[in-house]
Amino acid sequence: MADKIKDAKIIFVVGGPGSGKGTQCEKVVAKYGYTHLSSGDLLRAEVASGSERGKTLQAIMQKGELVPLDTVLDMIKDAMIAKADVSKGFLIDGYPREVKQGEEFEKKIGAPCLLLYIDAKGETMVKRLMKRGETSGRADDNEETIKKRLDLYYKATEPVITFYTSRGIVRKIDSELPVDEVFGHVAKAIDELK
Ligand SMILES: Nc1ncnc2c1ncn2[C@H]1C[C@H](O)[C@@H](COP(=O)(O)OP(=O)(O)O)O1
Ligand SMILES: [Mg+2]
Repeated sequence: MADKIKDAKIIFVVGGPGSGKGTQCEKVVAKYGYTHLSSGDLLRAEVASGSERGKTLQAIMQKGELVPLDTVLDMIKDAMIAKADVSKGFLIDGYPREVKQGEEFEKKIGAPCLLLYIDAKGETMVKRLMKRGETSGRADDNEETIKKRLDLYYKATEPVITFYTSRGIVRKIDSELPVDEVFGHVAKAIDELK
């Protein structure tokens, strides 16, 4: 079953909270028909289901912390397998959050051909998240949790970018620009994949 995924392109979409990952992924889905899997959305769906696992997850996410690696990875893998027959590509949004998560993903699923590094300034991310928080209903879009998520991003996730840069698959995208201009750069990076 994991072989079915082997031929599909795997793209990691990495960036801080509020950098614009979800926004860009939606546009990639519209243009390229890739499957968008946001680890955060998968986890929030589990929370919404009201399951026991969901309750544990909610407590962790509300604190702005990372949920156990195996939980996220299993959810991503199940979602990929469910789409394997119809998908030409997968956007893995918000994962890996730390280098170890990337290593486990490659062991269990496969190697990414591209890492889109959606880059925005800390102050920009805070501003966008506070605005998003007005309507998102997300328990973690509040000032205190935002600070923790940003700290954790710089500490745990930036090393992910360094790790994949050494492999030559990172494309840094300036996400301070208007959404459509950002997407122009994202599309260029995808078009350059063979
Ligand atoms: N290039 C851009 N310019 C202005 N606002 C942007 C933007 N990209 C995204 N946004 C807005 C949309 C959302 O309300 C908020 C966070 O975007 P998002 O796509 O939900 O981020 P992420 O998925 O990285 O957390 O910022
Ligand atoms: Mg998102």
